[in-house]
Amino acid sequence: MLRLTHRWPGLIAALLVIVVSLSGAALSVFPALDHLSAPQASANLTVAALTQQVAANHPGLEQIRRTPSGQIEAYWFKAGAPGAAVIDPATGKDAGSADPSRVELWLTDLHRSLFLGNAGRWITAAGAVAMLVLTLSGAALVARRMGGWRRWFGPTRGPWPGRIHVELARFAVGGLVLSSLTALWLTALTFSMIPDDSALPSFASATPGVTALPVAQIPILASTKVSALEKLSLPSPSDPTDVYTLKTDGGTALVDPGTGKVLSSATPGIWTRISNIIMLLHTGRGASVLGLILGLMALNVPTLALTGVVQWLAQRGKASRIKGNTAAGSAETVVLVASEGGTSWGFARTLRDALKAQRQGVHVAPLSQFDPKRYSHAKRFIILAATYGEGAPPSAARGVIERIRALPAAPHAPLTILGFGDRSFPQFCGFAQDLARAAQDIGWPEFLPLATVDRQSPQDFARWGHDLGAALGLPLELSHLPEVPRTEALRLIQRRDYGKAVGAPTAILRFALPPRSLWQRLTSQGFARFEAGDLLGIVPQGSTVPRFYSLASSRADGFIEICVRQHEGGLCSGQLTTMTSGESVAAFLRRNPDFRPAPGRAPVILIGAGTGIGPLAGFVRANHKRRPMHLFFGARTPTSDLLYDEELLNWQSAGQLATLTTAYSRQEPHHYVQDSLKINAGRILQLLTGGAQIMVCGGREMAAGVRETLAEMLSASGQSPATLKAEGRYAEDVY
Ligand SMILES: Cc1cc2nc3c(=O)[nH]c(=O)nc-3n(C[C@H](O)[C@H](O)[C@H](O)COP(=O)(O)O)c2cc1C
Repeated sequence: MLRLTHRWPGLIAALLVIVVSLSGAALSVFPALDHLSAPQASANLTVAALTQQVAANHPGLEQIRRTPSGQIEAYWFKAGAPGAAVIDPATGKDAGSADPSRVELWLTDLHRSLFLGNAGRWITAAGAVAMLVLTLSGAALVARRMGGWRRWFGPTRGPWPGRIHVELARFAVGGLVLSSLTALWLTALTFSMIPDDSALPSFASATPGVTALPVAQIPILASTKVSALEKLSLPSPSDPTDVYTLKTDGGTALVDPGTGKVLSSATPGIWTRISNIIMLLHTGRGASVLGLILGLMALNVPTLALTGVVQWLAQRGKASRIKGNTAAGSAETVVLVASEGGTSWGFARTLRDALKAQRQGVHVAPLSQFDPKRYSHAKRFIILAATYGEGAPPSAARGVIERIRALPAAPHAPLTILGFGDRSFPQFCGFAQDLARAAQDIGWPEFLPLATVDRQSPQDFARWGHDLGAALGLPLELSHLPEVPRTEALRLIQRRDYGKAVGAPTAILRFALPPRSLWQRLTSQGFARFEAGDLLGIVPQGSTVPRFYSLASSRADGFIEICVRQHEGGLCSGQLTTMTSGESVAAFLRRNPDFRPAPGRAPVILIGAGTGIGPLAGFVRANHKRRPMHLFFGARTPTSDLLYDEELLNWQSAGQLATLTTAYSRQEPHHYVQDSLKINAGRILQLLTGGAQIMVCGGREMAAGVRETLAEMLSASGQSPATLKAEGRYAEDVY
């Protein structure tokens, strides 16, 4: 619902909102220019002194005005013709033209009414409503994406259109709410929908037959400072009953030119005072710095619109996979999907088709859109949930557990959860389990216990299908063949071989970057953007199941690099390690944003063994800011499988790698990387006290050994790998 509230006003009103915000941003410059260019009155200058000086230069003086930017303007009538000028208050002489700039007038007309008069004012008011709805729903979406309002300024992840959209929205949201609310008030003011309590003083006329006093002898003009002046109208020389009309920020007074007495006065009411403040907030006239800040915020609107549309188009691509949905409000079975790589959607489709064949109304939707109110006829919920980065949810489903826990009441329709994961990860189906716990805690009834699918196994899925069928009393056959991901051909351009001498053939393989389409650039899809630590999925010949390798390079390096060890009988590793330059392999990119050095300058302790060096080498290669990176690297012997041997020395002398500690298992003194950690315990503890982050990459056994060693080392300090992980300071990439 929230997403729809954001999307449709955004798409419909995008152009209008862009025109209004850009013209508003351009107009915000004028108060600042006026303020800088207008000669300002000294703090002690009185209205009487100013009037005397100006009248000496312009005998037919009729009016003096002070704009909110502090510019003094004089208007006179001389030899039957009106004249006007900006006045230098220090001399009373002319300092420029008082005519507003043509550009400013044009922009004001565009901004207020699109050159369409009153009809245009209503249209721009509709634009302000759209902007308000967009900003408020957008703010709620940002909070949801970040996992709560408290994490408003947390790091953003995902493809660039989404990240730019969120970064700009976080900066601009306050200003856009202020600008749209104040615009609505000003529209209401224009159409007399705000009570008028500006309170004009009651009519008064000058005492007849008394000669006008010199201005300096009129007490109220001699005591009022120019800084408080809004407008002074002088009595007409041809009308003996005419009076001075003095308007200041405190009200309006009519003054007898003969006696100098205030004949009547009035102060503005609360509505007028509020309107004045709102005018100041909206136009920046009188608060030019605020005006510029609001203008800067409004400048973000076109980029927000563009990145919003790109995201919408990219999402439409995904949504098209769930065509043939029963409407949310009438479906009996609601299938909610949390997926990162997209394969769980294929399973959802198979499930939907099988249920539909049994005449069930099925609605399939992303779990991120979960809102029990939408599903008024639901008899059951089925959640298909993949797990990422050490038991975490896919990025689109962040914050869902918090939303489930915050539900006012558990949904009546019961639930079952099917987790998608990979048993080689320590937190197998961790997110699905967290979901199940949250559901249990809020008392959401379960109609089938949590089940799991390992590595997209069709057998696991079919087994669960039988259980589901039995629970529903339906003969359900779920036969699903996982789709082969869309791949691109990567051409090998370089290989370096290691490890043959110790019976562990390993290669560093470097591939050329494939060409990027414009769409890939816009949406950051495919190899348009990747970092070291992301995953290269390779579909070997003779199989449809991809194997994943951690990337040792980022897009900025200009190539795609991985480290591969040949496993006995390994289909994929066998094909990769026997490739020659010029040959190609079918590959795709899978992001792994949780395995990255945290932003900042804190030290990073990199721990890896064997091919686990790959992403760690990528981090060091990208360490152009030379933050302290300390590498602990385990190999068999220094001459056989010390991957990146040359680069490691070069990076050390370039300052990209602070220290390198190696451990060799096939050479005296037979050390594993855990042993080097123990030997260097003092240094590691010191680095951790300084806020260091630990990143581990390698086989499961090594990772478990490292965790154990670190747990022992940290026990005295009350810390553990688990507490560090909770602080975002311990990350593993394990295979
Ligand atoms: C970077 C990455 C991290 C993963 N982390 C885990 C994990 O911690 N636990 C787990 O059980 N599965 C993990 N998996 C496996 C996925 O959950 C599994 O492949 C799932 O079927 C993917 O579904 P999807 O394509 O719909 O996102 C991970 C996969 C990748 C690529």
